[in-house]
Amino acid sequence: MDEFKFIESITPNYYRQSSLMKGIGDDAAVVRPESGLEIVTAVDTMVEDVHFSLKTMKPYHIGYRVLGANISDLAAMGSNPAYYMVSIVIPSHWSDNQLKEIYRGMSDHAKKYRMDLIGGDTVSGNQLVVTVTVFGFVPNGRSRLRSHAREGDIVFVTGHLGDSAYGLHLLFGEKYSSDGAQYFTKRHQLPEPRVHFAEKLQMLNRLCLNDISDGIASEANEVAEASNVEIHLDYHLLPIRDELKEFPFDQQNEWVLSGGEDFELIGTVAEKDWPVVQDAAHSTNTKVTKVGYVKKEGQNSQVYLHAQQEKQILRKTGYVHKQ
Ligand SMILES: Nc1ncnc2c1ncn2[C@@H]1O[C@H](COP(=O)(O)OP(=O)(O)O)[C@@H](O)[C@H]1O
Ligand SMILES: Cc1ncc(C[n+]2csc(CCOP(=O)(O)OP(=O)(O)O)c2C)c(N)n1
Ligand SMILES: [Mg+2]
Ligand SMILES: [Mg+2]
Ligand SMILES: [Mg+2]
Repeated sequence: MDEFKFIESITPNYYRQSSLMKGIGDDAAVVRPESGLEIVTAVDTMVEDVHFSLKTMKPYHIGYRVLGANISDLAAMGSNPAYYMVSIVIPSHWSDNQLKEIYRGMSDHAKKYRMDLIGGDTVSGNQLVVTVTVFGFVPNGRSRLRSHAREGDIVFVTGHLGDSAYGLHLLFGEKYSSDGAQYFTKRHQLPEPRVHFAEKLQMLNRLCLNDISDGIASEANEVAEASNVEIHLDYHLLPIRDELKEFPFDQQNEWVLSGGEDFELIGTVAEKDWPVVQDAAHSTNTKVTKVGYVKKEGQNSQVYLHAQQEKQILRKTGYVHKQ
């Protein structure tokens, strides 16, 4: 299929968002935000053999997950997802049907949040690369910045940690036929970002959120650095599935602390606002766990991990791309 036929095949028949003035089909898309809202935007790329391989993902999963990784950044800012744009580099050996499946994965995920595909770019190349840019809206001043953690805050995480990394381990090992294993492979292939939970917290004046794409060790350090605070985490409080606990401690640690791609949220909130977080968790059916607290401001911005009466510095050990 040539570039123009391809674009025609992925152009939506209708748009859901009322702020859209012009979608696909001109030099650029045009959006008119409602007054009182700020635009939140993020971009993330997925590259074959770095973020997925056809051994670990079907084309549908690639689409579902690349948009999911982006939606997760919108959730981590406390915003409501609205639009996405897709830039794709297509090698000649990818079939029309495989490409259609990538777009079906994105479109199914977009539907959950009433998002519209409003543009993109199509080029041929040697390796499949999908880059998605997302746009969301947040009430003025309510973006959930990494710099918003304060002394005395409770530190919490949503869901379970390490599921996605364990799922990837199972996919590489081809030991994933049992029902139990499928829960983990699905967590890797079809992540569900915490949009509704974060939206429910929009009434809070101050809240710090970061999504866990590179592992909690990395994301907690990002919060500590941006807020200039110390973060203390208790290993025994971290939400870890029993299946992971059956593995040697080092292996378990690696998945839980540095595995990444869980697309859960880590947050900090004033103790007085903790019940609001618990209510949001309850009403959106989200597991939320208190895992630590924020100490001293203006000192060293370290993260400490407490386990068995010992305190260790938790370094930024997550996934790092090397240039
Ligand atoms: N190549 C780049 N050019 C400009 N900004 C970048 C680039 N790569 C990353 N950033 C910015 O650096 C910050 C951290 O990026 P990243 O670690 O990828 O965040 P996340 O894990 O939330 O996706 C973000 O503000 C992102 O927009
Ligand atoms: C085939 C394959 N190998 C390795 C991984 C593991 N992996 C790849 S990227 C990544 C970290 C997250 O990706 P990144 O591009 O850093 O996302 P961001 O932090 O920008 O959201 C991890 C854990 C994978 N998902 N698939
Ligand atoms: Mg990124
Ligand atoms: Mg992020
Ligand atoms: Mg990263």
